[in-house]
Amino acid sequence: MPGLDIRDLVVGFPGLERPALDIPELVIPSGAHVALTGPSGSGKTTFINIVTGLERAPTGRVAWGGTDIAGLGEGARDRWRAADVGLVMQEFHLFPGLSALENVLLPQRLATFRLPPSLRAEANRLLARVGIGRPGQKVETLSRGQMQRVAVARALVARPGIIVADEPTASLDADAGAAVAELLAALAREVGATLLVATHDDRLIAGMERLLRLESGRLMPVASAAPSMPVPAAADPAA
Ligand SMILES: Nc1ncnc2c1ncn2[C@@H]1O[C@H](COP(=O)(O)OP(=O)(O)OP(=O)(O)O)[C@@H](O)[C@H]1O
Repeated sequence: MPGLDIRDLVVGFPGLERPALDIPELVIPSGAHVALTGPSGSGKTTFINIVTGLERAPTGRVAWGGTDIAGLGEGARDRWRAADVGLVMQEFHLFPGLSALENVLLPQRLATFRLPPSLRAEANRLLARVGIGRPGQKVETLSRGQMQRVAVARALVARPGIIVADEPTASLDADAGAAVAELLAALAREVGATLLVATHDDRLIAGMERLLRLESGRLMPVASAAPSMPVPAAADPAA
């Protein structure tokens, strides 16, 4: 499970006076569970897009376990992400008409010529683990909390070393959100993945080992959720 090492990352957009992201240094150790928070417009989505390779970093280094994705072209970043990253988004992006099991397997079916039988077994195991009792149920008939749990199973089925979730509980009620928050942390721990979650959800933040706070594109030093863990290196906001 790779850790993240960012150096000299500056991301700007046309028309913006200041960079949307300006991170001189950030180190997230392998296997850490990290929450990313900050006010609207502070750069959270930009950060998620850069560290998952959805967008290319225009400057600096964004290295996961020695692979600097800032140096990869779009196709290589797509292949890296498919192999190494499990993504859970606020909207579940499930395909109606397909069952929970078919949804979990769909990305693998599209990516591999022939689906290994072990993946189907892993999909069924994960669906049971996230509390989906009827894997053959069509996803449009599931509750929103169940839909997000299917999306969590889909993100984890290929055993990625990195799990990135963008506001995964934002569209759920408190109970469903709490269930998804607990599952994400527990499953990441089970597979030893590095977990990065952008969220405003206090319960989700409380379950993480570290908290990163963005303000106007810069990382603010904040107290760690677990005092025994060191706060990651972050830019001095006064610099
Ligand atoms: N493609 C773009 N072109 C121009 N400006 C952009 C673009 N994408 C983001 N921005 C700007 O960059 C800044 C950071 O945006 P970003 O979406 O990363 O913030 P956020 O913290 O995710 O906000 P929210 O919590 O509201 O989703 C904002 O000022 C936004 O308007």
